[in-house]
Amino acid sequence: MEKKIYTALGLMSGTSLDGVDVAVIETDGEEVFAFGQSGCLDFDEEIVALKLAVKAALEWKFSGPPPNSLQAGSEFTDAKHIQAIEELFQEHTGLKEDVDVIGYHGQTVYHLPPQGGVKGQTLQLGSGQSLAANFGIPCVYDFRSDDVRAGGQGAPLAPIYHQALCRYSNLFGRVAVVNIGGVSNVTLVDGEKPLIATDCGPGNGPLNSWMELKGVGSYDKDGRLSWAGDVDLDRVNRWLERDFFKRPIPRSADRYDFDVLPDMRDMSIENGAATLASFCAHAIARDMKKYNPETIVVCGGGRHNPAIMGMLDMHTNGKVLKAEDVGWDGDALEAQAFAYLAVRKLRDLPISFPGTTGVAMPMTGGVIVKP
Ligand SMILES: Nc1ncnc2c1ncn2[C@@H]1O[C@H](COP(=O)(O)OP(=O)(O)OP(=O)(O)O)[C@@H](O)[C@H]1O
Ligand SMILES: CC(=O)N[C@H]1[C@@H]2OC[C@@H](O2)[C@@H](O)[C@@H]1O[C@H](C)C(=O)O
Repeated sequence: MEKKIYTALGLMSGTSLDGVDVAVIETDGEEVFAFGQSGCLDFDEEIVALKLAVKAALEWKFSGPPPNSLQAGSEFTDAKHIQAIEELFQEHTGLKEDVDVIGYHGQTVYHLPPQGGVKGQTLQLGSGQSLAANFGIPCVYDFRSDDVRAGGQGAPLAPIYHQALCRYSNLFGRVAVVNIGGVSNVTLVDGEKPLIATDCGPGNGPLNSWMELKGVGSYDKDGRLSWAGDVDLDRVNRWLERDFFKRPIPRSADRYDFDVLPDMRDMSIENGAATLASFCAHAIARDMKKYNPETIVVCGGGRHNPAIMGMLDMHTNGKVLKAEDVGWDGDALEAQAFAYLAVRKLRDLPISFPGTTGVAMPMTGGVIVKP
């Protein structure tokens, strides 16, 4: 039987809370055949509903009745994702008619990994029903809950897409695909060998918080401050002693798991930024060390920070490349991943694996909503 090739639209609003990425790919859920249109809707000051939801979720920790602000956060999430899709459809006439399925990650507001035999919990705001009804297109959402219910970490989920991308681009040998978003994660691809993946630790999250705390913007644009400062390696080594880093891989993180700012009160802005960039690079390098990848492809916003990229190069043996160097779109890649995962769900193909989330058996995940 001939396999159907889907035009799939994926959506990602990451832990940095800076906007919605939307991207289209052509795929049968196994191979990637083509990259399609992509776009980004930046969040503006209206984001307050989402910030309140994240704050409330951090205090709630899945204990007792859910806070009311989650409903407002969920409505905001749906509205912004609908707007992001509408803008893409307006820009590209005929695209709406072509899209077969939407993969909607939603907004993670809290992620609690499994611990000591107790299953984890994870919450992504947003309802697939809203998107399916709004566009009259089937939507797959809530990708992480099945894995978590089965005892997995619930993250990372992009690894199977990373492997498909390596096939698409004929990247052979030991390849590490690194994402540096709010949190950082890595997938180790070695042809069709079982995938190994994990969240590594902080991405840009603590650095963004540091910039906000110091009143110098929401992120370190082009790594100017990280580049200008001196790294306090003792501090980095101390932070790397924290419990998160003692957990075996695969492990997953919440964006707020790396709150080292209280330990930085005596630091200058530049030295603090350099030290946080080093914390990020060390966390990634140590998870890859054992696998000694020959090629390291970096996606996510952190690839724009030359201090992080330089330190990653310094602490690894492989060749460090940006996603664009191998023909990928480092901003759209996570949204593409959820387009791919949506098609895998439609085809009942696994999206998480023992080596990527620690789940006992490969399994599919997500909820399908028909319009
Ligand atoms: N030009 C730049 N210079 C330095 N850093 C940048 C630049 N552009 C983006 N970033 C960093 O990248 C972050 C956004 O990265 P990205 O969009 O990959 O994160 P995310 O998808 O929200 O997070 P996650 O992958 O953890 O869910 C910004 O908050 C900023 O810290
Ligand atoms: C719980 C959650 O939303 N995790 C995100 C986050 O952002 C990066 C890292 O932490 C990764 O584990 C995951 O996203 C990517 C897309 C993933 O699942 O592969």
